[in-house]
Amino acid sequence: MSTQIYNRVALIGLGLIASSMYWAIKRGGLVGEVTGYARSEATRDKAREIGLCDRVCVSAAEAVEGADLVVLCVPVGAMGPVMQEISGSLMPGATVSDVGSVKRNVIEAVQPHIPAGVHFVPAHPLAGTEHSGPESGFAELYDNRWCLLVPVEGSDPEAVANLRALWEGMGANVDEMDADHHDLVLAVTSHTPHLIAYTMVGVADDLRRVTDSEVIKYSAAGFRDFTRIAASDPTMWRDVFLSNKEATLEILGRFTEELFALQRAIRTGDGEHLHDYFTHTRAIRRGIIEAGQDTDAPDFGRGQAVATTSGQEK
Ligand SMILES: NC(=O)c1ccc[n+]([C@@H]2O[C@H](COP(=O)([O-])OP(=O)(O)OC[C@H]3O[C@@H](n4cnc5c(N)ncnc54)[C@H](O)[C@@H]3O)[C@@H](O)[C@H]2O)c1
Ligand SMILES: O=C(O)C(=O)C[C@]1(C(=O)O)C=C[C@@H](O)C=C1
Repeated sequence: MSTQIYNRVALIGLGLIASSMYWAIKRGGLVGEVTGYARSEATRDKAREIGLCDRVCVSAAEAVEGADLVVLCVPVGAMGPVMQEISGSLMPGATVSDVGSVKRNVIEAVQPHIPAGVHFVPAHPLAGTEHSGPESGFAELYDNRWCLLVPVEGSDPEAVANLRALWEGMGANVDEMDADHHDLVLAVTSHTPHLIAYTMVGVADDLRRVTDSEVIKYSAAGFRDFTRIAASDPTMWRDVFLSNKEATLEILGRFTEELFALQRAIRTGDGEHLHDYFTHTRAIRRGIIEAGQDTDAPDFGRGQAVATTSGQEK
C-alpha cells in the first residue's frame, strides 16, 4: 500500500533527473498530482507526448501554483534565476528543494529568493547516467542509491522529514550532509573524475587524428567507461565546474601532484614507487568490497580481497 506524501509536486526542468523522479513517484503512488515545466516548447510537447507529468504547464509560475513541494531540476547555473522567477507564485508553507550536483553555490543563489513562510531543503541524488532530456528518465534510477539532503540553517524539521520520505519512497537511501563537506566529497568522487574522463577522451581523440591509429575503435573496457562519462551533458558539467570551483581546483591540485610523482617514477624507472602505489590503491578497492559498500561489485572479487589483507600480492 502506498502512502501519499505531498498533494502536489512541481518539477521545474524536465530532464533526466526530473523525469526519473516522475516515474518513481508514479511507481510508488507518492503524490496526488505532479506538474511540470520546461522552458522550451519542444520539451513540453515531448513531455505531453510521453505522458511525463500529470500536467505540463506553459510557465514555471503556473506549475508551482498550489504545489506543496517544488523541485528545481535545472543545471546548477540556472537555479538562482529560476528561483527568482517562481518566488512570487509559491504557496505559503510550501517547500522548495533542488537536485543540483553542487550545494554551496546553489544555496547562495537560491536562498535569497525564498519568501518568508516557504521552506528550503536542498538535496542531491547520487544517481545519473550520461543521457539527458525528458525521454532519458526511468523509475529505477534512484533504487538503492544515495540521496543527500543538505538542510540550511533553520530548515523546518517537518519539511526535511517529508522530503526524506519522498526520496525513500522513490527507492533511495537518504543521508544528511553539510554543504561544504558535500562539495568537497563530490569533487573527489564525481566532479574531478568527470574532468579526467573528458580530458582522457580528448587526448585519445587528438592522438587518433595525429597518428591515424584506432585508439577509440579498439578501446578496452576502462577507456570505454571514460567515453560514456565524457558523453554527459556539456551544460550541466560546465555549470558544475564553475560552481564548485574551489573544491575542484583543490582536488585537481592534489591529483596533478600525484600524477607528476608517478610520471617521474616512470621516467626514472622507479618500479618500487609504482608497485607500492598500485598496491595501496588495490587495497583501497578491496577494502570497499569487503565492507560491502560497492553493491555493483561482482562476488568473485571477495575471496581475493580477503587473501590480500596479509599484504601478499599476487
Ligand atoms: N545527470 C546526472 O547524472 C545528475 C545526477 C544528479 C544530479 N544532477 C543535477 O540535476 C540537475 C538536472 O540535471 P539533468 O541530468 O536532469 O539535466 P537535463 O539536461 O537532462 O535536464 C535539464 C533541464 O533543465 C532545463 N533547463 C536548462 N537550462 C535552463 C534554464 N536556464 N531555465 C530553465 N530550464 C532550463 C532543460 O531544458 C532541461 O529540461 C542539474 O542541476 C544536475 O547537476 C544530475
Ligand atoms: O553514472 C553517471 O553517469 C554519473 O556520472 C552520475 C553522477 C556521478 O558522478 O556518479 C554524476 C553527477 C551527479 O551529480 C551524481 C551522479
